[in-house]
Amino acid sequence: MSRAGGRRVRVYSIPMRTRFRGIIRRQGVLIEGPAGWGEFSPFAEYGPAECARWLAAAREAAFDGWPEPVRDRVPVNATVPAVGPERAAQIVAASGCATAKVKVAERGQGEADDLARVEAVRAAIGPAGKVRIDVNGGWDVDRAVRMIGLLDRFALEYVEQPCATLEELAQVRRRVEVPIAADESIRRAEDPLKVRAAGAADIAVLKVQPLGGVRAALKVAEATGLPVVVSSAVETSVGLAAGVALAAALPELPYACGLATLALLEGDVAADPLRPAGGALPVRRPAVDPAALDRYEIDDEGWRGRLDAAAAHLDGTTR
Ligand SMILES: O=C(O)CCC(=O)c1ccccc1C(=O)O
Ligand SMILES: [Mg+2]
Repeated sequence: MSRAGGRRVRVYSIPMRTRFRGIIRRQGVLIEGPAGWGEFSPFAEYGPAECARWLAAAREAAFDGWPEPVRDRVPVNATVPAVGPERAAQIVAASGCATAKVKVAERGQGEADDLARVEAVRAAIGPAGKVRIDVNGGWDVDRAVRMIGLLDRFALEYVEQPCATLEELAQVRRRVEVPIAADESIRRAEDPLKVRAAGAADIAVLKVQPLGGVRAALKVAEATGLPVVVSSAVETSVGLAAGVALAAALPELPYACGLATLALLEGDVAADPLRPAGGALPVRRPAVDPAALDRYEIDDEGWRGRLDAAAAHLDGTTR
């Protein structure tokens, strides 16, 4: 058993409704502590050093709890995977959200797919809605400038991570009017200063687990000196609650957050899941439902091993 102890460490595996980031089942570990449940769900390609931060976030949730909220609801965006235009429109309509984030530049697809998807999302959300795109670093500078020019026909709110490097982001930012958001470029405590120095972004996308918890993410938010969009790592209600806690504690929250991702999963571990109503999430921490957890629990030594490796790294580096 892992050092977090016995049945209080539970491994879950929930099918995705639509493939996202190449993933068809979302898996992770839920840890119960005196403050509540925490989620440890690093993606498969991450090693122990990176996973240590995801574990720090889970421990904060389970053992420390979170800072006081300054608001009681968090506006959220619908997340639209790289699906066809009809499905994209359905996802937006079903979400009830006034903002949508559309994935573009999916491997194996072409520019026409992106144009058709963004067009369908703009039509579904209406002229008063907001449409942002997420490129996940998939374009070079020239392609980014050209594609942003084409897609801005549908009035883009901002473009998330159009290119992979800070230098490329800065170049794109100088050549287009649409604001640029940095996501993958902000994963460690030292990254905000680099983003600032490079002039690479107008907006910072922050995720609680990769940054090591709500308090760590609040410090990163302050260091970026940029408006923040809190986003999920596609988590159960347990992980989403930490994102909600971060969004609720930020002094300013000018943009809708990417925390409506439960719609991407076939189910959840909470009795009353964190799904948006009226385009926003309530600031609360759903209770884990034992029956729901039983339904998705798997016995997986691999996950227990990852948890132990992350714990060894975290305890070895912070002591
Ligand atoms: O921001 C959102 O709307 C949802 C979260 C999201 O897109 C995401 C979720 C998991 C991993 C990466 C990303 C991403 O922003 O690229
Ligand atoms: Mg992103």
